[in-house]
Amino acid sequence: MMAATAARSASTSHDHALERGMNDIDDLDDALSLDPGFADRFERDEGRPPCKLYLISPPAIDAGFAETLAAAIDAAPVVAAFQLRLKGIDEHRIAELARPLQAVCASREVAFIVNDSIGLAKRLDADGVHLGQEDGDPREARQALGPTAQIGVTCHDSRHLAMEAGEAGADYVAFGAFYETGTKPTKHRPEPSILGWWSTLFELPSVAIGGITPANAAPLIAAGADFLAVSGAVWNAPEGPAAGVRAFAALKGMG
Ligand SMILES: Cc1ncc(COP(=O)(O)OP(=O)(O)O)c(N)n1
Ligand SMILES: Cc1nc(C(=O)O)sc1CCOP(=O)(O)O
Ligand SMILES: [Mg+2]
Repeated sequence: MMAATAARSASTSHDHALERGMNDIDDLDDALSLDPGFADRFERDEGRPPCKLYLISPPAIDAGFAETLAAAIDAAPVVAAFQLRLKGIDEHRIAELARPLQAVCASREVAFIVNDSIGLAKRLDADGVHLGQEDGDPREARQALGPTAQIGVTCHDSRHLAMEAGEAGADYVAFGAFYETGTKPTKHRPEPSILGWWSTLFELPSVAIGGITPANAAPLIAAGADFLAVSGAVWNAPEGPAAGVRAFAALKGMG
């Protein structure tokens, strides 16, 4: 009995050491600095579709927001997805607010993505879910939501997290925050070159997020972002959200 316990604990500590070693090797992905010119050494894939907008909801909305969302989407044929991101609100209330927004998106072929909650995405029969590193496993989301669900994963500034998300079956990887943002506190600040590195090596789409405006988006599009995820620069645009969307649509590489 004692011997069995000792053997079990020896093998557990061996497993832990092995796991630690593997993590150290994994962390090398990010510890080795990325050559900012990495992507320049390869031919660009000219067949890649133009960059699209991925709208993130304002932090708080009311029943009138459906009309605002419709006007923003209709402003230019550049919006591919909308994410409902409401924090600190009861899930039943989020579900109530979601229904008309989901209808707006469905009638315009814009993907309706739920933030944070696999359960809510399932309950709403949403087109997908966005998962942060603490929001659940993409495999669990796939199991719950099925093969056609769009599953996105936050990867901050980490090449390692992005490859891990790809292996776990994510449909897109999100890097950010590229710029300072008032929408939420952020602690990671990737360089645009991570988008070039990603798009050179992988076909899985990338999303750039964090403080993106029509004035600072160009390097992200040029580096190879497939989507720009934007909240403040659209909903708080001085001339209104429709004008905000049009300003993004006018940028080179958007379409
Ligand atoms: C497209 C997209 N990218 C990143 C995030 C951030 O997700 P997360 O890290 O879980 O933070 P919260 O949004 O939950 O505050 C996102 N929501 N969407
Ligand atoms: C929701 C979110 N996630 C981020 C990340 O870095 O993971 S930055 C961010 C805020 C996006 O809103 P805005 O366009 O107003 O900056
Ligand atoms: Mg989250």
